[in-house]
Amino acid sequence: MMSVRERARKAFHATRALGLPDQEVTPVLEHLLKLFNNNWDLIESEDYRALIDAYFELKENKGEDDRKNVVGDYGESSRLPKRLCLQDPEDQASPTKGSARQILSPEELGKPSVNLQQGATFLNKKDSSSSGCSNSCKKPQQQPVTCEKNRPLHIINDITKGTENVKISLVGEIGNQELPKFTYMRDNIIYQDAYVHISLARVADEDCCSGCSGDCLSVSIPCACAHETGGEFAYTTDGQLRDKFLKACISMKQDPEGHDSVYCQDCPLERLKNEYKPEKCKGHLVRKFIKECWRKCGCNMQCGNRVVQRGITCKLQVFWTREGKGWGVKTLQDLPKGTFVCEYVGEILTNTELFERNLKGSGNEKHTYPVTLDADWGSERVLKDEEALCLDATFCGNVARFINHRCFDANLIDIPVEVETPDRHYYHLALFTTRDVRASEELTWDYGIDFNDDEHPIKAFKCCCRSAFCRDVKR
Ligand SMILES: C[S@@+](CC[C@H](N)C(=O)[O-])C[C@H]1O[C@@H](n2cnc3c(N)ncnc32)[C@H](O)[C@@H]1O
Repeated sequence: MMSVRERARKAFHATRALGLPDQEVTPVLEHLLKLFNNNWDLIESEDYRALIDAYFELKENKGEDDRKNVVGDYGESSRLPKRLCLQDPEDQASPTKGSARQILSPEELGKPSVNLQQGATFLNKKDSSSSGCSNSCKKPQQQPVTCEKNRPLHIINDITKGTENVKISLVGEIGNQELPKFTYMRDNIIYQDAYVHISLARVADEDCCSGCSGDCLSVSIPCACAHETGGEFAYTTDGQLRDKFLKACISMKQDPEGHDSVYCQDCPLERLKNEYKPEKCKGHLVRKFIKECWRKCGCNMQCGNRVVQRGITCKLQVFWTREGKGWGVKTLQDLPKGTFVCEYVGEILTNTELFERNLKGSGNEKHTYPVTLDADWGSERVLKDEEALCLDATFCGNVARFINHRCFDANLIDIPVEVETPDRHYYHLALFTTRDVRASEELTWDYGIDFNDDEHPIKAFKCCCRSAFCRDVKR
């Protein structure tokens, strides 16, 4: 049996690894211990998840409370969650753990209360009985949890349902917030008509490094896979993007007019706007691509040129933003510049399918997550409809579907990554940090929206990014 001192030492060890100062963690730990009747198991479970979540939630609330001058330090009057409403999708499978309406206080249960919910398909409508709901909506609905004094929290332990290398929690106050409804997917998936031809036969010998072994970054001469990035790998041996490569990508994103664009003979986007009389292509930026080693390569899975395909490794959390942007994503650890955070995952749709989806969508149903995969449009031939693709994470996607937009100076950048297909009408879209990002900062990327393009098939939102360079000038 470990002593209390030893347990506390281990807890601080875990929080220090996230850069959290002991003096700020101490009152949170004390309060949680009181709340959990000194049940250390609840604090230690899942790598101190309850402690870390409570810390960040309190920090955020404290900032807000300081502004309102209502609540002081982490004292009795703070909003430390008296009832943590853990929503673990896995728990749903066990009938012995209670029904969707069962809300027990930690005092009653001897552990954080469980507000059960269906799988990783979440609710996003206040009235989920309305049309357009998936099957899961027919299941008993989650009831708002009322707590006498303190604002209760939604805490979903792992929105990924175990599909990622790391758990990703969701934290938000129960109130007017709508829980998102979608199916978590680790990888892109074809919706229906998209043409994505993956076959080893299409990977030419000169497009892979079958002669390599081990880690391609450990040898002095870059292998064939580095050709795409000018004979140098895009990654350093530490797994971050090389400064030069990142700088070039940022410069293109921030100053598209100073960089090359290609123009389609027959632009799929213009075709969508007006099928019979499409306007001339407005141009697509020639983007820098990363090419990762893959199956036909001789290196191993730990090769330094396989970063995106290994998946998420950062500690992330979905949280409710305070600026009117809805849910957002923050990092729970410091991230050095050039770190891979996650891929933007969604259904692979043709542009026509996306257009039709938008037409079919009811007034309430916003399709707010499409990203056009146009990084190579116009560079070769006229794209067939089934080759003009986009990713839509409205119904199926990963954590990136929660990352909000920030004009110009976002802390993430999207970079096209070629993994299993040599042709570039399909590629992965990976998000990397543009600078050092501190633990608890919100992660944002510039969606590249032209807020003045009233003809764009996807209507832009009113931007609340608060960047000094916000492009939504109407605001
Ligand atoms: C990819 S989603 C991001 C997650 C979203 N906030 C949510 O709650 O699901 C994009 C949507 O988030 C909202 N959003 C993202 N960035 C925003 C910003 N800077 N200002 C206002 N709304 C924003 C818009 O509604 C947009 O359509």
